[in-house]
Amino acid sequence: MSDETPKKTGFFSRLFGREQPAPKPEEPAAPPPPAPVEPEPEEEPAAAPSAAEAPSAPEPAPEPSLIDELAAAEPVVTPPPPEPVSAPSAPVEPERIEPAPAAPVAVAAAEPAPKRSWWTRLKEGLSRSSSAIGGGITDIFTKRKLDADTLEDLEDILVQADLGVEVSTRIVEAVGKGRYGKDIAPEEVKSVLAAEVEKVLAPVAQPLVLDGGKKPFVILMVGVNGSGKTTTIGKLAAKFKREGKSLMLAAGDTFRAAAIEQLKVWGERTGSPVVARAQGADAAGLAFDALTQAREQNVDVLMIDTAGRLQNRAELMAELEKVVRVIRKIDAAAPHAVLLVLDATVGQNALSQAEIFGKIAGVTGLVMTKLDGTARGGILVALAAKFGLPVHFIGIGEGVDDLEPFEARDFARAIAGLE
Ligand SMILES: Nc1nc2c(ncn2[C@@H]2O[C@H](COP(=O)(O)OP(=O)(O)OP(=O)(O)O)[C@@H](O)[C@H]2O)c(=O)[nH]1
Repeated sequence: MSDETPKKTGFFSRLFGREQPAPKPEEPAAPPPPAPVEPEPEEEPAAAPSAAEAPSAPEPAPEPSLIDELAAAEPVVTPPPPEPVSAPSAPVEPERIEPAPAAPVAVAAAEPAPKRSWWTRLKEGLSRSSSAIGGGITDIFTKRKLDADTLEDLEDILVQADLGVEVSTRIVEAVGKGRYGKDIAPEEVKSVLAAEVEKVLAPVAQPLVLDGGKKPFVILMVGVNGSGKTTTIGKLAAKFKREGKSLMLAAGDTFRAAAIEQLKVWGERTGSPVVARAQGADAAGLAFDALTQAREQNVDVLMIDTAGRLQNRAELMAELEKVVRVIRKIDAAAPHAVLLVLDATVGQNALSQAEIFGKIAGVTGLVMTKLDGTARGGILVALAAKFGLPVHFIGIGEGVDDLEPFEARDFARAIAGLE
C-alpha cells in the first residue's frame, strides 16, 4: 500500500526543512455513482387546504445571503442513489394521512440477526478502514526504524484514510515523540494512534438525550440523498420502542414515493403511527400536521424524515428552512434535535455537508452511516476535529441492530485495528 503512495511533504520533512515537493494531489473523490434524479416538487402542494397549510402562506422569503452562499457552494460528490424499498411490492397510492397501524409488529421478528457483540460487529464493520490504516502501519513499521521517511509514510496513510491533515499531523508528532531513530513495533504505533484519535473523539461522543419534558420530543432528520435518513429513523424507532417510548413518524420525504413506503414499513415493524401524504406534497405542511397530531396523541417522540437534498441546491435547502420555521410555529423550541445523517463513503464531502446543513437547519448532532462499506471511516475524526458537533450514533449495516450510540474509545481502537 505504502509502496504505491506518492511522496509528499510530511510533517517531519516540514519540521526538518526538507526539500518541498509538489503539493499533494487532492484526495480522489468518492466513486461517482449514477446521479440520483430528484423529482422537483410541484411548486406548492396540490393537497386540499388544511389547517396545516395555513401557517405556511405568510412565510417570509428565505434569507438571501444564506441562499446565495449555498448557490456558490462547492460542487458535491453525488452520493449513492437511494435503494428501492425492498419490503412492499404493491404500488403506492397517494393518501392523505396514514392511520396508526393496529398491532405492533416485533422488530426482532423482522430482523432475526444472530446476536454478536457490538464490539465484534464494529470491528468487522470498520475492517475496510482499519485494514487501510492498520495494514499500512504494519507495512511501514515492520523492520524499519522510526525516521522522517517512515513518519511521512504514516502521515500519507492517515490523510488518505480521511482523518484530515491536522489530526494526522498530531498523530505523527505523538508517534515520533521520544522514539526518533528507534525501532517501534506496529502495535505500538496503533496504540498511539488509537489514543490520539480517542482524544479527538471523546468530546463529541455524546448520547442523544430525549428530554421527557418536551412532548413530543421532535427529531428532524436531514442529509443528502441516500445517506440513510429513513433507515436510521427505522433503527432509532426500534431502539426507542425498546426503551418504552411512544412514537410517531412523519414521512416528510415527499419527493420519493418509495421513501414514504419505506417509512411505513418501519412504522409497521415498530408499531409506530406514520403520518404521510401523497408524493410531491408540501413537506412543511406535513411536518405541521404531524406535530399537531403528535401533540394531540401525547406521544413521546416525533421523528420527521426529510427528502434528501444536495447541500449546494439552494432551493431545496430553502425548503428545509421552511420545514423548520413551520415546526416552530407550533413549538418555538422544536425541533429539539436536528440530526444530520452522513454517509461515511463520501469521505471529505461530509465536511461540506456538515457546514452547510449546520447553517441551514441548525444541526445539533450527527449520525454517521455506512461505516461498514468504506475505507474512509477516518472522516468521522476529521469532522470531530473541525466542527465539534456531537456524534450520537454510528451505522455499520442495514439491519435494525446495526446502529449504536457512538463510543470514542471503541471506535478509536477499532479503526486502529486493535483488539
Ligand atoms: N451498509 C449500510 N447501508 C446502510 C446503512 N444505513 C443505511 N444504509 C442503506 O443505504 C440506503 C439508503 O438509505 P435510506 O435510508 O433510504 O436513505 P435516505 O437518506 O432516506 O435516502 P433519500 O430518501 O433518497 O434521501 C439503503 O439501502 C439503506 O439500507 C449502514 O449503516 N450501512
